[in-house]
Amino acid sequence: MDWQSFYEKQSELDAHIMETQKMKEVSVIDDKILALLVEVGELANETRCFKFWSAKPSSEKSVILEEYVDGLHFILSLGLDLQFYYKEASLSLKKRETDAFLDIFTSIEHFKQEKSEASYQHLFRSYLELGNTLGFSEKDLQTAYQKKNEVNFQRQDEGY
Ligand SMILES: O=c1ccn([C@H]2C[C@H](O)[C@@H](COP(=O)(O)OP(=O)(O)OP(=O)(O)O)O2)c(=O)[nH]1
Repeated sequence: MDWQSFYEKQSELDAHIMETQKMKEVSVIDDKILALLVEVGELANETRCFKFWSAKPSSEKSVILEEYVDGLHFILSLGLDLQFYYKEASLSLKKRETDAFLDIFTSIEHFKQEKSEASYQHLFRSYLELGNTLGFSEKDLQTAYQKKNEVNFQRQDEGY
């Protein structure tokens, strides 16, 4: 996967957001970590994977994918802020969705405590493993990321 092109698109979006919101000199790293935690929670809710008490089905794949790429935006953005860039590595085998969600929450917490290259690589891998578990292909990620990136630009231009 051409992660470089994701980082390039993310960098343009982040610069646009910081300029539009007049946040140029402000650190928003902790805000992005909280945003990522919230996005992962929203994503888990759409899958309903942990709702053993309910027979209602999960949301459609497109809805779950859109939530997933929101989180991907924040992980790319955190990498840019701290100058960490994902290096492709082998991923663990498919897990239960609940286990994959618990793993990513642990990875985010670890990254918050220790903002190191190693914890960033681990965070990124955990997120990709979650994506695999949810059944997303690389093509799914590319298409959905591109689409949401454009929406995010438009929202800024519309005074979101
Ligand atoms: O510096 C930033 C800040 C935000 N985003 C992106 C990530 C995500 O794709 C979107 C924010 O998530 P969302 O679209 O869910 O925003 P929201 O304000 O929570 O929307 P809604 O009220 O529709 O849920 O903005 C970035 O890429 N960089």
